[in-house]
Amino acid sequence: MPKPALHVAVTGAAGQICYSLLPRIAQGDVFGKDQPVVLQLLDLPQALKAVQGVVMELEDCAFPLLAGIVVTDDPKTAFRDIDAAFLVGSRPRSQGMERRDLLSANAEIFKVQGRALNEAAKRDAKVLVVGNPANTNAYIATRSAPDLPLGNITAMVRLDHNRALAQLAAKAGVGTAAIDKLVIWGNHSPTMFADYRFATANGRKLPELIGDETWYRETLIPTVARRGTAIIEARGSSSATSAANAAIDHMRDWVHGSDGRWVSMAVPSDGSYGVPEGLVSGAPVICAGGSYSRVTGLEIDGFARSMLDKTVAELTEERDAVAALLA
Ligand SMILES: NC(=O)c1ccc[n+]([C@@H]2O[C@H](COP(=O)([O-])OP(=O)(O)OC[C@H]3O[C@@H](n4cnc5c(N)ncnc54)[C@H](O)[C@@H]3O)[C@@H](O)[C@H]2O)c1
Ligand SMILES: O=C(O)C[C@H](O)C(=O)O
Repeated sequence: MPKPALHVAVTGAAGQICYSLLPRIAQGDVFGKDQPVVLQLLDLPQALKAVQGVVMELEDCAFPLLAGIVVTDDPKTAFRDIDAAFLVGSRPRSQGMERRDLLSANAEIFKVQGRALNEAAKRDAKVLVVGNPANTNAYIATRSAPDLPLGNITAMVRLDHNRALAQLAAKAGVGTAAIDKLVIWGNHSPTMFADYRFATANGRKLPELIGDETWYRETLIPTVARRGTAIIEARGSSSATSAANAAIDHMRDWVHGSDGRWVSMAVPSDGSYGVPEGLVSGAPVICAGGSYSRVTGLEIDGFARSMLDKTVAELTEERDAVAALLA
């Protein structure tokens, strides 16, 4: 007897991230290899023809777990009774644009979609915001969806986490799976803080294994921080496959658990680590039983404090910049 299908909304369905994301959801990479899904796809009216093309391709994959597809330009229809949502749809950054340029372009979208989630989604729906500026878009959605549990609206810093993991693993000469306890704090932006102070590799302390604090501070942190820009410069458009992969990692761990390992999720702050309550900020969490809990009590030394303060200041500025929209 097959399980009842989960209903999963995905916005920006005609876009490049979704072109990588949708087939992986449909083949069970997020919700499980025995879990049917109905995809509820949202995009703008002018993009619906392209979405139909994506739908034809999904049909042609004959995925056994794909139990149905809804295509719409109406957020409430897309979010009706959903169990999970990937909010990808928004304008991406092009060459020469900084993330802050996206704030005004995309803030309104997340107000409208937050309200629609509030009205139509299941009360325990898990929401992941990918569209940039992801943290502040998620903050807007939390403020616009007061009837959903605050902690169920999250944003993606998993791409930064995976980028740091890959660079650190290469430097330490270990596989990425060997590394645990890496943290991405703050905003998904060049101010994010990739913190390897607690990280281990095969049980050894990673900073000791690498033994090069200068490389960590002057190469690793800026490389991860500027990776999105480097990809835009090289590809001519922003990261897509790696962004979709990170979205899958984020939601899969949230749903199925992280086996005691630390993962980085941007979640509404509870005020800990000096991050003002409510800001959606990257933090270390452990996922289990369909929810996540923050890793608490970590020491924040002088360097970490200065890095955290910088990224939190940016999040605070972004929050203040959208205050009028939410009034
Ligand atoms: N958080 C991250 O780590 C991360 C990584 C990569 C990209 N991104 C962001 O993800 C977003 C999508 O990137 P992409 O490369 O897929 O862009 P894209 O331009 O290829 O696709 C965006 C899609 O969103 C649709 N869209 C726009 N406004 C919409 C709305 N109001 N409702 C529904 N759909 C809407 C567009 O029509 C388009 O189909 C961008 O904001 C990008 O910056 C985030
Ligand atoms: O940097 C961008 O604008 C795209 C994305 O957020 C990324 O990190 O690749």
